[in-house]
Amino acid sequence: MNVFVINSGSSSIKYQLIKMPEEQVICSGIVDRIGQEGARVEYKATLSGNEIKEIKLMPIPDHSVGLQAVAEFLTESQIGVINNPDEVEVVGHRVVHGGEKFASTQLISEEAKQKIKELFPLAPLHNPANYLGIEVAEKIFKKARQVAVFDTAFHQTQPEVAYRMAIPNEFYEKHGIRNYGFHGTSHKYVSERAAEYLGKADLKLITVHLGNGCSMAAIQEGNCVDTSMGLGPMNGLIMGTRAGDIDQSVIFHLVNQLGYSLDEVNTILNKKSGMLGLTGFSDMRDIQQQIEKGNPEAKLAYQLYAYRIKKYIGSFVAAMNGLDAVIFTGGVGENDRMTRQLVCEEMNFLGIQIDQTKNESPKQTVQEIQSDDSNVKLLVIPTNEELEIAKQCFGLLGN
Ligand SMILES: Nc1ncnc2c1ncn2[C@@H]1O[C@H](COP(=O)(O)OP(=O)(O)O)[C@@H](O)[C@H]1O
Ligand SMILES: CC(=O)OP(=O)(O)O
Ligand SMILES: [Mg+2]
Repeated sequence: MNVFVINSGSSSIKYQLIKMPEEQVICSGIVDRIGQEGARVEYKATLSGNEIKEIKLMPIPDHSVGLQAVAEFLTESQIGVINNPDEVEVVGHRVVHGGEKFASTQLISEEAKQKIKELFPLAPLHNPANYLGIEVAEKIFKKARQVAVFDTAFHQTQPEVAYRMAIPNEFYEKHGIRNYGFHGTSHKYVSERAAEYLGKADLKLITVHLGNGCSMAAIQEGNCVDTSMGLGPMNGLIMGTRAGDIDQSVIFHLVNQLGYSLDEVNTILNKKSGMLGLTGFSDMRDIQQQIEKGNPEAKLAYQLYAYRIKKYIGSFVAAMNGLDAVIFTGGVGENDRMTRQLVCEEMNFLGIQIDQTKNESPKQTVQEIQSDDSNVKLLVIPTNEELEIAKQCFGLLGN
């Protein structure tokens, strides 16, 4: 079964064509900087044993143009991997917010699309782009079945004590206001790899997903029991451009005392805060460079970023009454030695001790970075949301 996986972001589309159940990646790539200067389509494929990589710079005003350009690469006579878009049997979409309606992977119907649309206000940076990805894919891959895999689904096992908020009951009962949690596909994928690696299922795990968006999950025997994100993907950890946890009074102060509109506050907290707000840069590689240049703001921002993760580790250990392993993943978690070091140092009370040398440059698919006397395993595991989405699609439609 050929599954074309689409991970639509606000300004990018990551994609992979995966043959299931062999898990063979036929091609992959990204459409970057949609609607901006310097837009480009990247395409990688293996043809008769040779790896090829093509980059096409072109104006990409919207997702439709971007996905069309990908379809042209897929079917190109020299470097294409299929003859016709109709050879794609299933398109798997990452959809960030599934609310309480969707606890599992869904075949996309008009009704499902309507529900995804109703959830726009809860994930304004993500769901509109995911929805657009579905609409465009339906036009290009006309014969394919379209499937939605929700970031929120994995977190639906949280107990009420973790997902309810202490606000009047009617807001939950009538309007579904509760903690949902995100990046579930990634938390699920890396926690399953960890369980396989450690050779048992009865585990208390904390997964730390650090990409542009960042979140953590407490996972007991494979089920999520708590997570750092809530109603929308804004709270919890400090992120590239999002503040994470702040005192709610800040919002009222910005509106009532400083005269900002609610829309402006939303933009500030979603797009201008986090590492960007603290340093002027949202990309960790830029911030590392600033630290090397001796920029004190960059140093402080790193400390804040790691301190927040430490606090969540402490609270999740308390929630699970124990801990077997912490797993780092996502662009920062996989690549940024300094973040892992800052998070894990001075955590010996909780049985966490990092080995500086092992932490230098993880090379294995699953790399242990704890010291020999650490009670808790510290693992670096690359995430693969696209593969997990393809697996979910195969699980739903494979037989
Ligand atoms: N070698 C590296 N060192 C530090 N950070 C890195 C490195 N490579 C990537 N990153 C960081 O990873 C983040 C993006 O992670 P990624 O998981 O790709 O994000 P997303 O999927 O949310 O777009 C960026 O902040 C980037 O700086
Ligand atoms: C939910 C979320 O924050 O996703 P991303 O990290 O892709 O922005
Ligand atoms: Mg991501």
